[in-house]
Amino acid sequence: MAPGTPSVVCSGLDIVYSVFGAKQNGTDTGGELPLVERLLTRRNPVSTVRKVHAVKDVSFVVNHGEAVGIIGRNGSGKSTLLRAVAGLIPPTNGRVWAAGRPSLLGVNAVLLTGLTGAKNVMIGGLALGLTPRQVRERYDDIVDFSGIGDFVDLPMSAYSSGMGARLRFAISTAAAPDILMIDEALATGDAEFQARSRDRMAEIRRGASTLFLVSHSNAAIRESCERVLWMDRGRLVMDGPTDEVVRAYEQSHRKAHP
Ligand SMILES: Nc1ncnc2c1ncn2[C@@H]1O[C@H](COP(=O)(O)OP(=O)(O)OP(=O)(O)O)[C@@H](O)[C@H]1O
Repeated sequence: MAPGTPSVVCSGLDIVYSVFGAKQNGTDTGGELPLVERLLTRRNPVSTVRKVHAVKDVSFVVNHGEAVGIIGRNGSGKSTLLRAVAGLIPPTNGRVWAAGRPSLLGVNAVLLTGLTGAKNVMIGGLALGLTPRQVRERYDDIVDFSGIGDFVDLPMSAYSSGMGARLRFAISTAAAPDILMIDEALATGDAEFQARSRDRMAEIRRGASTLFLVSHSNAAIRESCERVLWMDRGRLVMDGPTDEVVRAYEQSHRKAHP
C-alpha cells in the first residue's frame, strides 16, 4: 500500500450493456404512426436486444493515496466506470486490475432492505472483510457516525434515502478499505453529515488508501480530489489535475450554453 505505487489500472476498458425488450433503432416505424392507425394496423414495436456502449476504451493508472474525482454529464458513464473498477460489472473488452479490495459499499451497496440497520451493519462489515468480533467492536462507532439513532432497529425499508446512504457510508468507511469509491448519492446527506463525511474521507486518505468520487458538485470534487477524470459519452476526454480539468469542463458548458 505504499503511496506512489499503482492501486488501480484500467486498460482499454469497454462496457456494453444489453437491454432486453428495447425497441431497436430503425426497425420500428410504429412510433411515427398516429395512435389510431397503430391500433388499427396492430403494428407493434419490435422487441429486441439493444446495446448501450456505456464506457469506451478507457485507460488510466491511479496510485495508492490518490483521490480521483469522476465528472461528466448525465449518462456519460461515470457510475458504470466505477462499478466496473469495483469488479461489479465484467469488462466487455479491456482489463481492470486493482490492488486490494475495492469497496463500493459507499452508496450502491446491495444491503438487505428487509433487515434492520443493525443486521446490515454486521453483513456489510463481514462483506468488507472484518471478523464478527471486529464488527461488534466498531458497531457503536458505525451507528453513531451514521446518525440514524433508534432507526437502527428498524428494517432499512423504513429509512429515508438519505438515512440509507448515511448508514452505507458509515459501514463502508468503518474498515478503511484499500480503495474507497463513493457515488453521487452521498450528497443526499444533510450539510452536517456531509461535513463529517469529508473529515472521514480525509482520514481515509491519510491511511494511503485510494479514493474515487463521482459527483456533479464541482465544489465537492475540488475539495476532496487532486486529480479528475472527465467522462463524455463513455469516453475519457481529460485526465489531469483537478483545477485544470474542472475548469475545462466548466468552459465546455459555457460554450454549449453561452
Ligand atoms: N443497468 C444498465 N442497463 C443498461 N444501460 C445502462 C445501465 N446502467 C446505465 N446504463 C446506460 O449507460 C450509460 C451510462 O450510464 P451511467 O449511469 O454510467 O452514467 P453516469 O455518468 O453515472 O450518469 P448520471 O450522472 O446520470 O448518474 C447511459 O446511457 C445509461 O442509460
